[in-house]
Amino acid sequence: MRIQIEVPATSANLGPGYDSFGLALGIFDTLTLTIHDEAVDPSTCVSVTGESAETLPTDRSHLIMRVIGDVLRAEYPKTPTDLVERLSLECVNRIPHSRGLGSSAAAIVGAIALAGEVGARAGSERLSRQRVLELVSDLEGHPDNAAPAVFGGLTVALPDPARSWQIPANTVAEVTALVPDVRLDTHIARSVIPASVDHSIAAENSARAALLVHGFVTDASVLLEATDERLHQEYRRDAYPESMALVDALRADGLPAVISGAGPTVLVLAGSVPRTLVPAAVTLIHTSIDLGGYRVEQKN
Ligand SMILES: Nc1ncnc2c1ncn2[C@@H]1O[C@H](COP(=O)(O)OP(=O)(O)OP(=O)(O)O)[C@@H](O)[C@H]1O
Ligand SMILES: N[C@@H](CCO)C(=O)O
Repeated sequence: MRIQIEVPATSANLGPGYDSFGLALGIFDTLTLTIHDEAVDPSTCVSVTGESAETLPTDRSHLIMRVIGDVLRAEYPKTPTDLVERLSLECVNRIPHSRGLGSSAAAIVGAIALAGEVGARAGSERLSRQRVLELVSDLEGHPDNAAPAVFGGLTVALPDPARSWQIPANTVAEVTALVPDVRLDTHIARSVIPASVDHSIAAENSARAALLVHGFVTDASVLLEATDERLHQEYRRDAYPESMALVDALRADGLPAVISGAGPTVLVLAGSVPRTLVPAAVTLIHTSIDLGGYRVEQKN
């Protein structure tokens, strides 16, 4: 039996929505899980094409295989013990890694959803999307990338317990991701965020977050002002100086540009960006907002 899942890339923060706002993008990883009748070779049970194919493991230490096994054991304790030994996984990776486009959240969402499908096909109840969100947040710590990967569209999320709400993105259908050829580990980007900020910064950020919602729902003309944030990007400037220079240049040109997630990708809330403003080493991806979150397809 084969189960295929597509999981979207996501862009977290969107300026003032640090650790809470997220947007699902039309860039998908495809994961195909096969349940065999016999045990498969554990050293080659995963195949990867595309992003990081040369470096990711092909055995059960692969992130997605590990999470599938953990979720089956925790959520479906009656699963036959040999089932994990009979699984193989094909990954077609299109989401760039360590660029602020939610690749790790997508991988974990995909793994949990696949485990839920395996459980459902074995006669148990399928994991609800809400349960998938809670499990990803337990593993990742903050649900901002997980919520749009699970539900699609523009989401605002709260942790402990993880919950999220979809906000209609009426005014924005197309966005542009500007992806540098350098990586930034999310843990490093988080290590430079201060433990506290001045009350006036927090108050201004609340206003801009509310304005961002107004911008997406009703009036795109406020998006430039709404995305001028103070909570995280400036603190991280030294971690992604070229990206901040690009954000500054695009904003000076009137475009609502932000750092995507923990960076270094820059997200522009517009379908086109003048190529002349973008350094040659940066890849431009024009894409739409994904509205559905992960999708499951059963093969034979
Ligand atoms: N599809 C995948 N398969 C296996 N491992 C993955 C996959 N996607 C991400 N990872 C792991 O997660 C790491 C990237 O995680 P990291 O949190 O640094 O970046 P990100 O999720 O791409 O960005 P962000 O959280 O800022 O949006 C990769 O180096 C890899 O170890
Ligand atoms: N909100 C997170 C997104 C990355 O996972 C951050 O900016 O660190």
